Amino acid sequence: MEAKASQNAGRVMDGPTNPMVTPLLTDLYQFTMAYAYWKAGKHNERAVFDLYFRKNPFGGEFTVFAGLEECIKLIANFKLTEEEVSFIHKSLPGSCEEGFLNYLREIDCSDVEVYAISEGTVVFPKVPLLRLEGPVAVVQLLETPVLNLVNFASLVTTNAARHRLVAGRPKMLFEFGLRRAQGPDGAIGASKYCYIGGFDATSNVAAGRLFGIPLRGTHSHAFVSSFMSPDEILERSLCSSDGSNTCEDFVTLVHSWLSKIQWLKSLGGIFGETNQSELAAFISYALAFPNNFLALVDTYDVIRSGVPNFCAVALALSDLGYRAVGIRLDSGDLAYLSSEARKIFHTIEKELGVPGFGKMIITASNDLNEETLDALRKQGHEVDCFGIGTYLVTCYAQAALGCVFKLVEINNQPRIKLSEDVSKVSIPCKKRCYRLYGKEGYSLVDIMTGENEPCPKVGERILCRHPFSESKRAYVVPKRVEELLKCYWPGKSGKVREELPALQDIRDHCIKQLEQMRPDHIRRLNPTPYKVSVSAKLYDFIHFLWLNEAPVGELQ
Ligand SMILES: Nc1ncnc2c1ncn2[C@@H]1O[C@H](COP(=O)(O)OP(=O)(O)OP(=O)(O)O)[C@@H](O)[C@H]1O
Ligand SMILES: O=P(O)(O)OC[C@H]1O[C@H](OP(=O)(O)OP(=O)(O)O)[C@H](O)[C@@H]1O
Ligand SMILES: O=C(O)c1cccnc1
Ligand SMILES: [Mg+2]
Repeated sequence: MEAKASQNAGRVMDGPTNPMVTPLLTDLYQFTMAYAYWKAGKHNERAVFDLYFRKNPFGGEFTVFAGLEECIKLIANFKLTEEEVSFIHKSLPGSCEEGFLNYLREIDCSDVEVYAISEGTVVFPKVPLLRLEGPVAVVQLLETPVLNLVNFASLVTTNAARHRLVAGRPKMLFEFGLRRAQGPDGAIGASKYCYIGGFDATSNVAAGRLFGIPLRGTHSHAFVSSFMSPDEILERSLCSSDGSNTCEDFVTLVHSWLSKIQWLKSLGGIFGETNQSELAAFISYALAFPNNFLALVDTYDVIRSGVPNFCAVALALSDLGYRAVGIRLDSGDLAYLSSEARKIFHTIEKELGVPGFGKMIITASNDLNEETLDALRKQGHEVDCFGIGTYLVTCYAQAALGCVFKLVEINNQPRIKLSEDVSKVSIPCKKRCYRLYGKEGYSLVDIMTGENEPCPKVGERILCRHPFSESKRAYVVPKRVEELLKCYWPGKSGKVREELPALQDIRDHCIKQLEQMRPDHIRRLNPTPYKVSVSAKLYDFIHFLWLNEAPVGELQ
């Protein structure tokens, strides 16, 4: 993909991954408002907006923030082309003055400041993930694309993290969703963000190239069913792994192993004739990839055909010094079939004296999701790797995260948005946000304060108040204080810009964050809500402003 590049502090920053992310990837009303701001002479008023969500997704009590790097790349490259300006001209009502077009030609984000929580951090409702400050018209143009870049990214990262938590750390998780994702951008985004959320690899080759995500894959049913019989295999020789000898007829060697295992007493005659077209497919695959032999064993019958055929080919490979990788199960009861397959592998290891045969990797796929992973774990299973597609990448369990972008200050005047629904009342002011940690090392509470309030200090008691509920408050003596919002785009302010970390570092950060969460916040069933609070001063100010802005009703 062609990426636009911008110059900042002597460094070139690539444009967003998707070249469709341009200043036009916004709602029309952002341009109409920009015009009205301009016409009113307000366009350069300095505004502060917070981007946050109100409710954690998937019935959980945590979210993982992602999408920041793409936002910064958009902001770094934010410049309308002449062609884009003339399109806006055509799209706005005819009364739009020429001077506005000149204004549009000039704008960029050199006067915008972006503070953000680092990508891959576990985050909670109401706390700003991003704070954008700058000329009101410009920041409004950014509202829609920035929301677009954060909403799905954070949702799918959270989904991946939830799959990771339920699968357990030692399991390998592969993202197999490309064919089912919401178009190309949904797919590329899902591959990137599932990796951040703790997946180990993707099947998506383009994502592998773009982001360096490890690529993994097995083979398909079509490959297995495309073979009719072992007679189709013309080139039957296979050189041993050390090159010292060549087996001239690998097919016959496989057959001899198949007869041996067929009569193994300890397998109790669990299979008779296996499917020979399936065997032909496995042999061909082994001849193509003797070092990476992995077989999809459920095309005909897992226990009566697929697994024995796999074992025969794996044993023949072992004769020649190769070690087979394992099997993939793509249907049926994955707990039962994986356990049965494991028993067969152990039996072969023991009876035929093939070291390591019992440890063949069992991969499972087929409409997996959090629930099925949870059910499998409770039942007990022998799966080592899960390949997950549709439910993961489409975020089947929840369609959107619902991040919003709200004005909190203009020209140094705090602003509030009221609502009948208290959870929708915005928290005014340009704020600082901290995470306070307790003596056990877990984070206890997030607290928002006004910009100029003193920062909470280790060992000093601070009152943390629920932003809207008067009775909910707690004193906290933090053992550690972490400031959450850091400067990722300093504009003209001259502040130091946080570097954008490498994808791998974002992923490591995310995994570490989840490991450090108190278990009751991240459990699947009835998780405990994490506390998000404001300082006493901010609490008083919110309620002062609230009373100030809310008209007093009159009862007739
Ligand atoms: N032990 C298990 N416990 C709970 N759910 C399971 C278990 N094993 C498999 N599943 C899930 O049950 C569902 C099985 O789906 P379905 O019955 O449509 O497929 P199948 O008949 O196994 O395979 P296919 O139709 O693809 O040949 C899948 O979502 C799968 O992930
Ligand atoms: O099941 P998902 O989580 O979406 O994961 C990926 C699936 O995609 C492939 O088959 P596909 O679904 O194309 O065909 P099939 O299931 O009908 O065999 C693969 O065999 C998996 O089953
Ligand atoms: O490699 C696989 O096994 C795979 C890849 C994508 C979708 N289903 C399976
Ligand atoms: Mg399927």
